[in-house]
Amino acid sequence: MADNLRFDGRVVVVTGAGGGLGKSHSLFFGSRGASVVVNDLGGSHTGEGASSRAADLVVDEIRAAGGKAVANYDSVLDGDKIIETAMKAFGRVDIVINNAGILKDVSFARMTDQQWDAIFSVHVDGAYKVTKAAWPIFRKQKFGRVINTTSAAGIYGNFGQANYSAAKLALVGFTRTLALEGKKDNIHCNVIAPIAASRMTETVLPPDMLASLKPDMVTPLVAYLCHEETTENGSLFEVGAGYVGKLRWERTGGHGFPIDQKLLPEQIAEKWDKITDFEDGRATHPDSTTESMESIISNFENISKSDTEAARPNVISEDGKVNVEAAKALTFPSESFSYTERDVILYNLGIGAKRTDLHLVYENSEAFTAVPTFGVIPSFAAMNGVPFGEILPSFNPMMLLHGEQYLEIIRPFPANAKLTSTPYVVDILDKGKGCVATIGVKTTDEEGNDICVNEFTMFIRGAGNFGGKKEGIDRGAATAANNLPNRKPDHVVTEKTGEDQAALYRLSGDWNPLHIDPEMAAVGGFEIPILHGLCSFGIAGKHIFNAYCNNDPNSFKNIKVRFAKTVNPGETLETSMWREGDKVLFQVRAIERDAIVISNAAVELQGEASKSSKPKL
Ligand SMILES: CCCCCCC[C@@H](O)CC(=O)SCCNC(=O)CCNC(=O)[C@H](O)C(C)(C)COP(=O)(O)OP(=O)(O)OC[C@H]1O[C@@H](n2cnc3c(N)ncnc32)[C@H](O)[C@@H]1OP(=O)(O)O
Repeated sequence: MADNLRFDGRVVVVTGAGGGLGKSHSLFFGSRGASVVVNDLGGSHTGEGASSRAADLVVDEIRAAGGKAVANYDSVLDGDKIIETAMKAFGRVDIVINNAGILKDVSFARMTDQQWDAIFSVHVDGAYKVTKAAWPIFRKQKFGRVINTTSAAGIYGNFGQANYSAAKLALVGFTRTLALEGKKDNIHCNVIAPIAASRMTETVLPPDMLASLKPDMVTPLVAYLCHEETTENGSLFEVGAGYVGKLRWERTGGHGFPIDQKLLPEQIAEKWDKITDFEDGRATHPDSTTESMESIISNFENISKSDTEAARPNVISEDGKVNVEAAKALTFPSESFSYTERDVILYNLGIGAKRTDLHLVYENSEAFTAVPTFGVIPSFAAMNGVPFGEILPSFNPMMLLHGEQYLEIIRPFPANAKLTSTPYVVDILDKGKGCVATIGVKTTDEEGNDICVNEFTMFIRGAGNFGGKKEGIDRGAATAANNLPNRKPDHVVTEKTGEDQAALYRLSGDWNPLHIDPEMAAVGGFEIPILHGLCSFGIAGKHIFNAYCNNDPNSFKNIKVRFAKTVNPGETLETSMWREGDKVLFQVRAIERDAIVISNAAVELQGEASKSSKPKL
């Protein structure tokens, strides 16, 4: 294999480089074109004494092989001096390998404060001091690589090494935080738990094993992680005797207790098997504090059942099966929603109305109206109030995506009104990759007249495979496939969404952090907060309303869409429309990505609008 991972022009600082792993790292980097600062105090493996000899010998060896190296004899606690040596000799520093370490093994019962402190001082404070001195240089040059050296003793614990284990695991946390902070400046930090024969392992391993544990079986991983083309960041590896493997955390699915009741140790005891079960298919591998928070956040909705609720049949059985008929029989509280012209204007602005669209943004305009898709707004809070955790398996709000929307308008929306919305379960499907749940909401006015019906279908990624049915029932327009005719669209409208579109749309009642908070969006697996499905729905609805409805708010009988792909705020949406009888079939494309984001969609027209088939241009 060609040795094309070169380090020409790079300057590497290796601490504790007089022997063992540090020497192996230094020789290797020296042989691949890097200039090396070989740091070693020259002390014994327990930290006593100091001499320049060990570092000098390694420098001589690198130079003899044609490489560039200088020695440094400072303590790692004088990290700035070590970095200064690099700057004086080579004018830069690119890679820091915190390798220096000592042992003071003794059982915890006999450990002295001095033995505890000495270990922390060299391993933790030393790594801190050297890295801290290099950090501003890394940030300025937008490049840096840090390798910290932990140990299996830190990860798993080891008899007689309480001081060393604690210090070594500290380096894992240190590395992971530096990885997060350094990422934007192209500073990558990783941590290795090597096992190699060295002065330190001599005290704990038998001689025949030591023979097979060569430091040069560890160094290639260090070199790979430090190369400019390697993107790995914040990771922990175990390496030795030719084996290289990556470690991660694993957490059980656990158990969520109601948050509004006192938690007793007896309840913990009762659920202990579930809390500690890694094999029930619910275990996860959280990789960040945000991911770690996921389960805690999803438990925020875990409110204890009222007496009436407690009398409800259990929708989800112990083994995670969903009884859909029992879910359909549940009743949920109604929500009232009062609105004025102000709410209508805010909604219209949220779906991209311009200040010149007076019929949408000016309450004194004779033609002032809500775009008919406003019909989703009064029902949203009622839908959102459904205790999803009670009716859906493995419910995780950050994995929820709005999948489809159906809105049927029964009576036109008054300009001001107080409406009441009542949710119910329509269906729960098992699509393998995800769970698809449809919540219906009926909205009535103060006289009890039906105003509209909504069906919100959500797609919860990763919550499928619970043994439920795959296909739902035919619900007419609500489930129509709305396949497009095989001809060019009759009418096409494009509209660039605003960068702040989601921030504006959320003021109409969908406060889901997925659309505003980058950290929450990241939990859902998105690079940036995405646009609300109902915002794209409103934008497309507005295009059809403007084209086919002559500003008659009573012209939509119903509208149905499937959210086929996510939309990022700022993208340009192109709505293509095909008139077929009373229907306007349509699809929406995000032009920049050439992605269909709304599919299987149609508006069924009624009244005057259903008679004239020509779009208003
Ligand atoms: C109660 C409702 C609450 C709503 C509250 C709303 C809160 C809001 O704040 C949340 C939002 O607005 S999220 C933003 C809007 N939504 C989106 O961006 C989703 C975009 N869609 C996707 O990414 C994919 O379609 C995706 C990921 C959803 C599916 O894609 P894939 O995994 O590739 O699925 P695929 O292999 O194509 O199909 C698998 C089966 O699932 C069905 N299906 C696909 N897309 C669906 C969708 N959008 N809605 C419903 N069902 C869908 C397929 O038909 C398929 O089923 P089958 O195997 O039976 O054919």
